[in-house]
Amino acid sequence: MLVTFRVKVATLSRRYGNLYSVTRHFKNASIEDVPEVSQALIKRIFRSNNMKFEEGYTCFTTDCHLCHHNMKSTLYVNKTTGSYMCPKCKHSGEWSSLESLISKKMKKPNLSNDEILVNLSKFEDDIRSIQNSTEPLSELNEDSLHKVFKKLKLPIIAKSELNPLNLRINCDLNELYFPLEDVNSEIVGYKILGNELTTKPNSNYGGLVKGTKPKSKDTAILVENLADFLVLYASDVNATIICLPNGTKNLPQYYLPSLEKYKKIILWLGSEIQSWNAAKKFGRKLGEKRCLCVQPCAKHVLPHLNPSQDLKFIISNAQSLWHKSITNFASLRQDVLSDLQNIDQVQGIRWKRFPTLNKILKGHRLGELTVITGPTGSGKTTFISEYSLDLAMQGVNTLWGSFEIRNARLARTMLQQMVGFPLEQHLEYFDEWADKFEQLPIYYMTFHGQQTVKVVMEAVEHASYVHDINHVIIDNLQFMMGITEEHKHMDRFWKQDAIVAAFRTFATKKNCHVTLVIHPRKEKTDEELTTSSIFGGAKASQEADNVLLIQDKRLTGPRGKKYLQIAKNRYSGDLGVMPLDFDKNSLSYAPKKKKKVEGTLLESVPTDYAKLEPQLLPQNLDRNNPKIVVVE
Ligand SMILES: Nc1ncnc2c1ncn2[C@@H]1O[C@H](COP(=O)(O)OP(=O)(O)OP(=O)(O)O)[C@@H](O)[C@H]1O
Repeated sequence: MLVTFRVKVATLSRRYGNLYSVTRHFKNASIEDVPEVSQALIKRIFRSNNMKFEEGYTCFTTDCHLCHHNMKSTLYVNKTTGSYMCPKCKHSGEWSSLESLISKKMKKPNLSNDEILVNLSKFEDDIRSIQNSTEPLSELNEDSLHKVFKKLKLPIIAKSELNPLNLRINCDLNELYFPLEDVNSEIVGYKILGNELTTKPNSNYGGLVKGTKPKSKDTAILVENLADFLVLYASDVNATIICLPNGTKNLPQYYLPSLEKYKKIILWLGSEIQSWNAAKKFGRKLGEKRCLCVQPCAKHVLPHLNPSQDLKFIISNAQSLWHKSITNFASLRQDVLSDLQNIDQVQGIRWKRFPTLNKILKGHRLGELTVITGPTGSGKTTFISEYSLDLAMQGVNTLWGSFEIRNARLARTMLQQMVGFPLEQHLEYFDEWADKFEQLPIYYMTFHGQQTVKVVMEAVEHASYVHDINHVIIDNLQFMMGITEEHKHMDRFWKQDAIVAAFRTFATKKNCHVTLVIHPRKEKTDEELTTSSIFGGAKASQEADNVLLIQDKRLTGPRGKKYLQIAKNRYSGDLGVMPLDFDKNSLSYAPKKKKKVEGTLLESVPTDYAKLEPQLLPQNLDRNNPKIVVVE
């Protein structure tokens, strides 16, 4: 039997790198590409077609009519995006194709252009070939097993504890294979731990590394790495232990069906700000009411760092992520304590390139709104590009809405800022750096020119859910003001206020940082900008947590400097200025002159010096001893 199934374009874009994924997803910036879907719409379509369905935490489930008649199964339909998948026949796709399948009574799969056919038997062959080239770990003796675990830096676990996990090992004994189970507990691939961590076959079937204890089927504990997974699995904790597919980076929607059956989910991720933010973000995606979180605190560490700590006690103290509309200090007390214990983390992610910004703003925090303005051509885009690149290089999932300049030009600027020298003069380095750049979690909307705020907000909400976006940049807001349907009777000030309010709500509700570039009002060039120079009513500066002004003194005098003024800072109240010395070669505003710091490489220019030709090396860098920065 030859059953065919589809792999979404998203899979391809993941394979070819993140850079193009939203660009591809929102192909040609057409509105139709962002599914117009809501829970009410999905239910209405089901009901009007007499389809029985059940509502779960994250998905609707209904019978899969795409399956071959003798392999009936459940179809999972994501409640937010409408994307569907059947674990049995492996059909998957976007809501629009499901809707048209339903209207045709699901008689035959509707293959659209953005989907490709893959042969199910090829998938089965892939699994078989992995199994043929490896052997069950249970066949190793205890001694060899311990050696393998030591080499792979895994905690030592007794062989008897490991046997139910059905791990496999390659013949060179340097790669450990963890089975990936889908929603029906069928093996759909392997997570392979060797020199690096890979997954085979590369697929979207929602397979997770899972270890189920016989007694507890309703509770799952999600961890970010295999070492934590093994420690918790071997402990006396009574729950299904699950390793997140991409750690704290993101939780793609294909994995949600596999987590649907758990009434209680406990997230135990790291104590860094990103892990903590990821726990909260994933909790919201999984349904906050069933999620608890092991909060970072000084009293405990991740399971593999101290397997002998009281794991059961720590887990029993996990806090609910669900916040009631009305609360009192007693229920906030633990959150306040946790904030105080982790004050560094609460302050946000620090820029590597802008120490002055760290001093004043303390860091980049989720849920905040930043507004930046500056005279035309003063470098707003160039600065925001570097400021967001810095964060993306630290793992912040970033979505760019560049309405003014083409995405290719923006990406080129960012690439040059990452590399630190003009690539057009050294094309031989292009592939190497482009490969590195592709690994960054940066997505671009393909909108260009005037857009309605509704269309942009839909795209932002969609990407925020699908790609776990933590930072949205809109450059610039004025491009949403030309055709704002629902506000066409308003004047431009009111229109802008409505758009700012929409982004403010989004930032707070989705705990995502939004940076808005807004042009200033027309002012005399010799006058400094102030918060009231931002175009529009007072809404933008009132709603913003941070207001950044580019002051360009070069316009008023030949020796005038350019600097960034932090004119509002809701978090700490500190205000101040950061000089913006521009380096044309690297398109960078990062400060270059640094004091001698033993043992630290120039932090502000993250270039791979070892690979650069002598003429490209910064003058003050001692190549023979690159760890020491020589001061001029
Ligand atoms: N300090 C600077 N000195 C010289 N050139 C600069 C400086 N800052 C930016 N540039 C260059 O000026 C050009 C315009 O910069 P950019 O597009 O970032 O400005 P902008 O403020 O976003 O412009 P607009 O008002 O049109 O949106 C770019 O080519 C950039 O490389």
